[in-house]
Amino acid sequence: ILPVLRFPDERLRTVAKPVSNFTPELQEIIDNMVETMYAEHGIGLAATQVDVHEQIIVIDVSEDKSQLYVIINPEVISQEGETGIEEGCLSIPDCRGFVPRSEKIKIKALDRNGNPYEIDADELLAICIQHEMDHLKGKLFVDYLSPLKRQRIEQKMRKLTREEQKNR
Ligand SMILES: O=C(O)C[C@@H](Cc1ccccc1)[C@H](O)SCc1ccccc1
Ligand SMILES: [Zn+2]
Repeated sequence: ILPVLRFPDERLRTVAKPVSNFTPELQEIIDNMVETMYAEHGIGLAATQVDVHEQIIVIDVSEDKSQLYVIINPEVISQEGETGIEEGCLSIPDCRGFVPRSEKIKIKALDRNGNPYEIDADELLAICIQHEMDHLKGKLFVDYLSPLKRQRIEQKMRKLTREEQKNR
């Protein structure tokens, strides 16, 4: 299980580079991300969140961990409509904020073996893909909130991190 970077850690603002080599190390990173996502009860995780700055996303919005997507070097083909929910983030624990998203999104990506494929998503999968693709661009859901709300969340996170360090 990998440690998840916590807002406002500046490393979360790093823009991820495309994956160029499909090595055993990459497979190890993917397996560790999947394990971390499930352990933290997330439905998605971007490599940026575990301080790996390559374009790797894992997603599973199913109830029974039966629909794992490994999404490498994603590109948006098309998107339409408008939707949004109160989003959360494993890097911003116990905080929620409404984020406007496209209702449907079609992306092109590579799977864990480097084979190209497409995902035509709607509902929670579409929202999750957009949330994770933002992470790869160093963007967080708090960036869509008002400065006041973002500042409150930043203070809450700093306090949480300080307390955790005291308890060590
Ligand atoms: O930090 C992450 O990227 C994991 C996110 C993914 C996500 C956030 C908002 C909306 C969809 C996906 C979450 O922490 S996973 C936890 C969760 C589960 C269901 C709904 C909202 C948040
Ligand atoms: Zn997130």
